[in-house]
This record gives sequence, C-alpha cells and structure tokens, in this order.
Amino acid sequence: MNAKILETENLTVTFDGFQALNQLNFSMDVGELRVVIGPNGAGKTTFLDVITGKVQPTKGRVLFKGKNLRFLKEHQIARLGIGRKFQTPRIYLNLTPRENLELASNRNKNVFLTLFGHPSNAEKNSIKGLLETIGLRNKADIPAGLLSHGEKQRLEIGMLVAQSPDLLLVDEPVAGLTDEETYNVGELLLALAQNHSILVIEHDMEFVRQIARKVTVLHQGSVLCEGSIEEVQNDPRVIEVYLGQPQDS
Ligand SMILES: Nc1ncnc2c1ncn2[C@@H]1O[C@H](COP(=O)(O)OP(=O)(O)OP(=O)(O)O)[C@@H](O)[C@H]1O
Repeated sequence: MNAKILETENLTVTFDGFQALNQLNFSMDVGELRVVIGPNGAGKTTFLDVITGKVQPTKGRVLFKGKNLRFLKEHQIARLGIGRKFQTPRIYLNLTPRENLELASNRNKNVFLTLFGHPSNAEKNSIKGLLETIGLRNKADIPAGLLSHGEKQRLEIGMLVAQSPDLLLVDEPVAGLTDEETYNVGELLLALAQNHSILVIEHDMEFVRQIARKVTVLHQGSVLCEGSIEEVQNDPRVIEVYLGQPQDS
C-alpha cells in the first residue's frame, strides 16, 4: 500500500449553520496528481482553505503525512511542506522571473539580498533548471510585468516548486487562459507530477482531460465519486449534478 500524503476524515466545515464541507473523506498517495472537480459551491475552495489552515474544521480532521493539522496556523502548515498557488498570480511584477524564483527559493532572504546578494552555484543551477521547466528561459531577465497571463501562471507555479513543498495545491490554474496557454500549464503540471504530489482544483474539463489520472468529484461538501476521467464523466450522478450547471465559471 502506498503512503498517504493527505487524508481527511469526516471533515466538516460549517459557516453560520451552512455545511460547506460535509463529512468529507478523502485520501491521496505520495507522488499522486489528483484533480478535484465539482459544480459551483461544491466546497472546493473551502477544502483547500481547511487543508492550509485558513479555515478550521468544525468536525473531523486533516492528516498530512499522517500528522494531524488541527490547531496549526497557516504558516506552520506551510512550513510542514504544503504550498498553495492561488488563482490570481502573486508575483513581483518589477522583478524578473529569475529574481522571483530566487526570492521564492530562499524565503530567509529578503528582496534586497536577492537582488544584490550572490546566490550559490547550486541555487543558480536549480533556478536555471526551473526556468527551463516552466518554459521561461528566454524571458528570465525581463520584468515579470511584461509576461503574458499564462507565463505569469507558469512563473507562479515555478515559485511554488522553488519552495520545495511536499504537496502542491493548485487552485484553478487555467482560469482566463487561452487554449494554448492552458495546454502549456497542463504540460508543466504533468512534468512536475513526475516527482511531486499535486492536488489541482479545476473547472475546465478540456484541461482536466489533459492532465487527470484520478478525479474526485465534490458535491455539497462530500465526495460524490472518484475514478478516471471517463468513469466520472459517465457516472449518472455526476451528469445529474452538472446538468444545467455552467462548467466554466
Ligand atoms: N466564509 C464563508 N461564509 C459563509 N459561507 C461560505 C463561506 N465560504 C464559503 N461559503 C459557502 O460555502 C459553499 C462552498 O463554497 P466554496 O467556495 O468552497 O465552493 P467552490 O466549490 O469552491 O465553488 P466555486 O466553484 O464557485 O469556487 C458555498 O455555498 C459558499 O457560499
């Protein structure tokens, strides 16, 4: 049996009597790339919020590599090895992609040291490799503000990887991207999945088909079903909850 990177047990989150998560039981293996989908309001963002400690569970628990995250603060959970990429890029637009990655790769350093300090050779090599992986080698030294939306998304995924988390949480990485940019982000996640555990939340079904191995469908705060993309797409329960639901909002 594979070791589990993430498990939730009867995870329940209640906001003013409304159950955003309802007895959610979930688990993923070390090294897995998992995609979580679900109609609007299914609880996907709340699920990530509770894993990262932004929201505390009302009931149940989250285990990261077997450790109960209850009562830990967001920064403590991040330090344990859970990194999150939000929907909107949060990069320094005046710095170059290389500088953004250097900053992310050593969070003990401040911006001043990153700009004027001397990164070690090992650090430089890993930044170089990362720039290659995210497809920004040719744009490594221009201000990040000049990058396209898709390039900014890839840079931020690179910044997440630079922090070396054990688990990457990626929230709707292709919202607002062109088809080509979406494809490129998908290829990047597939490349990273070779040596990372990644949990992706996404609405865009074309993108889900490109990257998904195992898909979890959330509905009303619980797991509705799990399986390959073909299995979940043909599941009558999934068809029913998606009927009449816009899938791209
Ligand atoms: N802080 C909050 N207070 C009250 N209700 C909330 C809060 N956060 C989320 N909710 C409600 O919980 C439910 C689940 O929300 P959540 O954002 O997790 O769903 P989602 O699956 O991410 O939806 P979407 O796909 O629209 O982003 C929604 O009905 C939402 O209105």
